[in-house]
Amino acid sequence: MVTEQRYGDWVVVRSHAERVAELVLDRPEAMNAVSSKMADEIAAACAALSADRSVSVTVVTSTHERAFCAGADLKERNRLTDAEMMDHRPRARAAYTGVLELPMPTIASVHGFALGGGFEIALACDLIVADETAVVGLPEVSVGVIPGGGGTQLLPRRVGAARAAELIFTARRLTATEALPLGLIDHLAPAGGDREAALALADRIAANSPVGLRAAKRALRLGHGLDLRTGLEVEDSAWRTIAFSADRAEGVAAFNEKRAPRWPGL
Ligand SMILES: CCCCCCCCCCCCC[C@H](O)CC(=O)SCCNC(=O)CCNC(=O)[C@H](O)C(C)(C)COP(=O)(O)OP(=O)(O)OC[C@H]1O[C@@H](n2cnc3c(N)ncnc32)[C@H](O)[C@@H]1OP(=O)(O)O
Repeated sequence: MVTEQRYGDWVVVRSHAERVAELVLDRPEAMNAVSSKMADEIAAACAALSADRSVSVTVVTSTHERAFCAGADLKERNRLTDAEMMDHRPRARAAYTGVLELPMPTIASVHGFALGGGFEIALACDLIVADETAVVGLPEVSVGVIPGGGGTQLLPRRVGAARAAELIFTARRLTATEALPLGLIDHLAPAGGDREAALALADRIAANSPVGLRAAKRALRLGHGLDLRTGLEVEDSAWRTIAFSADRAEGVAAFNEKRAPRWPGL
């Protein structure tokens, strides 16, 4: 049974298949531009997803036909006082950190424009699946700001320091075809096919142990950028957290009984 939970006006969490959830950006009138209120809604949805042990993979999708997300709400920004702008920052930070720190594997399903804070939401996901209509970039310096949604840190981790610098300094938009070889996106789907491809990838990942997936994500995230010795300690710690899990017992038993595992998720 598909369940659906709306978080305010513009964010929905929808169950897709067993153990796969969709975090849906649904503010079509503004190309999913992230206002303060929408940021609150994204943060609330991420808090609920983080607490839901039945979710093994989260796919971030958009209902807008021509955009994943057009970034920060520049209309709202035009109206905010300085004090209101500073009040907005922790609210937006809660939203972006909420996506980044979702404990299960995350996939961004991108079609159309993913610009500025819109592309930063995708960068906060573990994987990015885009279709041929996708246009991505961090144009912030062209409007007098910087990528403030993690882009200056997440983009270099994807494409390297120099390439990230060039993309941010030039505020260049890239088509999906340009973005794929640079590592800005991970999979390219036919036009209109990003959601189907992202959900198929999610189903494949969700067939594996939910406990193993979350522990593997912790090790990947905490270990990234560390020296090898420290990183191996991070891996060892993550391994120890699940060494006696019911999932591990089920995985070993299923292999020996030559059957598909039925994951307890514990
Ligand atoms: C991971 C952990 C991090 C921890 C720290 C986190 C801190 C908090 C994070 C803060 C948030 C991130 C901030 C971000 O870095 C800064 C930005 O995002 S700046 C904005 C960047 N975006 C842009 O520059 C894109 C702006 N839009 C456009 O260029 C064009 O609209 C378009 C996308 C190219 C589409 O063009 P068109 O097809 O011509 O369509 P329209 O322009 O007519 O748009 C249709 C409709 O949508 C409205 N709209 C589009 N974009 C925005 C927007 N960004 N804000 C508000 N509204 C937007 C547009 O006005 C139209 O509406 P209408 O006028 O018709 O009512």
